[in-house]
Amino acid sequence: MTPAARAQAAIEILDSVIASARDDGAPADALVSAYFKTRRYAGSKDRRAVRELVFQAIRHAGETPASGRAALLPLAAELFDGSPHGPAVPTGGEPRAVPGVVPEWLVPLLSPLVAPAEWPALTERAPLDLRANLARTTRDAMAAHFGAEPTPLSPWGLRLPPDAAVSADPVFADGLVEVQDEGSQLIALACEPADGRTYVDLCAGAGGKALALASAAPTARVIACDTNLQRLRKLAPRAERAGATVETRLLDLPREAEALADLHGQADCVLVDAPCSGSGTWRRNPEGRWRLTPERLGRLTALQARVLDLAAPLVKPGGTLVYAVCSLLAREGAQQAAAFLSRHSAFSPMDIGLDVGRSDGVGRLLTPGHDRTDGFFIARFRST
Ligand SMILES: C[S@@+](CC[C@H](N)C(=O)[O-])C[C@H]1O[C@@H](n2cnc3c(N)ncnc32)[C@H](O)[C@@H]1O
Repeated sequence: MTPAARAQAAIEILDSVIASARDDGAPADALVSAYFKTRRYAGSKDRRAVRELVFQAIRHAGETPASGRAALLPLAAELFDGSPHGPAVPTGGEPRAVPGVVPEWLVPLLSPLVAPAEWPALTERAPLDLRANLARTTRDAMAAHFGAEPTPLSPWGLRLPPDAAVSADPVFADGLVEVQDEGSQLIALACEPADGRTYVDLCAGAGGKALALASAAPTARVIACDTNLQRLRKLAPRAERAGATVETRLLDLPREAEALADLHGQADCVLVDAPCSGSGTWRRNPEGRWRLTPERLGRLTALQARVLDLAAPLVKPGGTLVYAVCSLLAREGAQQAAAFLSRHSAFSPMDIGLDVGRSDGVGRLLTPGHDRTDGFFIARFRST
């Protein structure tokens, strides 16, 4: 492909990224892969170059661009040369994406800790963090194997460059490591994994945190729940790889409480890793900024409150509830945690037990700029 043809491919993909963000569809990564599935003529260099153009354009624009052309034009105007298979020469008044990080409407909703000086880090490429599976190996052994740095905050973590190829490594297939951002590892640590205890991971998805708990406490009972069968199904092969034992439980919306009835008052710790805006993970999914709308955010915050209310009765007296979101928005973090406490007088706030991030309301906030992790709000409550 010529450089101009690559630019045209990037424009077409960017058009689908913009449409997908509007319709809450597939992520950009999946759209890039899907585009090339039907274009076998493109070689690996072409694919890499096009992908790079697409992600550069997404990272560049805080507000949704008018089109794929508008997204790419400010970054690669010289490729809009009208050559065969390339983009047409731009007209004078054509729209161009404006550089930015945080969409205007979200600025007042950010936690006050996320000052503008930190914004560039929100969309910078993230490193690749691994979690060493201490049930099977040591962090030192895996650091030596990968030539990786230990992460500074999690005792399980290793840090590699963004492009490191890990999934093809035999130690990955053997379950000695998992890919997991250091911030996510800290959420599992805030649950204080210990053998013999019972943990309910209420929003387990594909089980990232449930697996971390089961690896750290092999004889603990870990129950991973979710309403999404596709995500939950991914957990079993991961648990097998890790040699971890995790029970799974599919919850039926809106009757989740029925499926949880036998767990009332049983859990030493319930983790609510709630569905959220993902504003803490823009460095991995920068198009997430174009996906969020006030209506979607309203639905998410209502769902977070609902899942927290489902979680509360599962905690045994003296047990804990850990609430986490990969969000930097106060409504999903500090305000959501405060609202939970105002609805549940049997719970009181407690420190998350880790000296990480910064204090934000009753919880702590980790940010890419301050902590070099994805952005997370984490709070912990004790049941009396
Ligand atoms: C942030 S993700 C969880 C990520 C996961 N804990 C991990 O470490 O990979 C939030 C999850 O909440 C699930 N969810 C949404 N509504 C739910 C509900 N009412 N009850 C339980 N889980 C729900 C979603 O399907 C999604 O998998």
